[in-house]
Amino acid sequence: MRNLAMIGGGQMGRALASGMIAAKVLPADQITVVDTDPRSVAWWQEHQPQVRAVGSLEDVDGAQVDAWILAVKPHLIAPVAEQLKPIAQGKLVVSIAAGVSLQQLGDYLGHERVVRVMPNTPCLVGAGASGFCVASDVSAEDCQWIEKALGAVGVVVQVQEFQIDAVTGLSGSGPAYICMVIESLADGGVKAGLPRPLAMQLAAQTVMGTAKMVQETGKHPGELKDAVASPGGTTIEAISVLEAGGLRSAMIEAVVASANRSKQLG
Ligand SMILES: NC(=O)C1=CN([C@@H]2O[C@H](COP(=O)(O)OP(=O)(O)OC[C@H]3O[C@@H](n4cnc5c(N)ncnc54)[C@H](OP(=O)(O)O)[C@@H]3O)[C@@H](O)[C@H]2O)C=CC1
Ligand SMILES: O=C(O)[C@@H]1CCC=N1
Repeated sequence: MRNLAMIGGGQMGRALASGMIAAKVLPADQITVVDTDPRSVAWWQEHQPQVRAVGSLEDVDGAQVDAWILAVKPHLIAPVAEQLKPIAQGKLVVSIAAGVSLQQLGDYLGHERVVRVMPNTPCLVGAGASGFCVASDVSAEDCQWIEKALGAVGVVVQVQEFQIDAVTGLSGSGPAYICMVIESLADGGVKAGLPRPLAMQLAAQTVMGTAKMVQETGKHPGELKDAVASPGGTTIEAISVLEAGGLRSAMIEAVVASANRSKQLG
């Protein structure tokens, strides 16, 4: 893969491209970003000056592009893909839009070398979680490139298309839920008397360390939770409050609500 062009250089486009540049998947000067928002183009020029950032697809020589990433909002995929159709024939096209199916992408683009990816924002720091599925004309080499590119910025799994909405509900939207957990843990620390910066530091580290422990020990989270809760101690008091507040069912229903919304967006 030599040249990559990304249409839409907002939150997720920045996380993906900046993560790939940091991980040396592609040098910055082989990436072009097209974004119709001049403030976004200015962001790229300031923060990733070696990436070519332009305001219109007309400023890109499509013949020089080997792969396209569509990183605009889901309702803009149809017009953008139709604009791309004449210049991306036979080229690998990757969409990260929630809800937009491989069938829709193939219909808009007029070919089947298309990949649907659901990444998440921690790709920015090399700790993303992405799921992807592919249409019929995607080659084994294309899949290897996708795994290399997304694998460089986190964990990547290939899934069946019917599972992508669930991936969206869990890991695609998940960073927002975890940020709410971190923010509310910090609020609790402040309520209990800690200064805000210290509370935030402890909250983020607790989430990061616990996730690392789940991954590295391979132990069930229930077992790790039990190891924290001493009989008659502090933790079981807190667990009792969380159970009464419906933490588990709220998380489960949040994931399902996001997955259902992903289905609707298509
Ligand atoms: N944010 C996230 O955590 C995740 C997002 N996604 C998916 O990524 C996609 C992008 O989301 P996100 O990055 O949050 O969105 P953003 O709005 O942050 O970024 C999209 C950018 O594309 C610009 N844009 C709009 N129309 C065009 C066009 N025709 N050509 C080029 N650029 C255009 C937008 O400008 P303007 O603002 O002026 O419209 C904006 O700057 C969505 O489809 C979403 O479902 C997937 C996983 C996670
Ligand atoms: O909220 C959204 O629609 C996008 C998709 C997954 C994360 N953000």
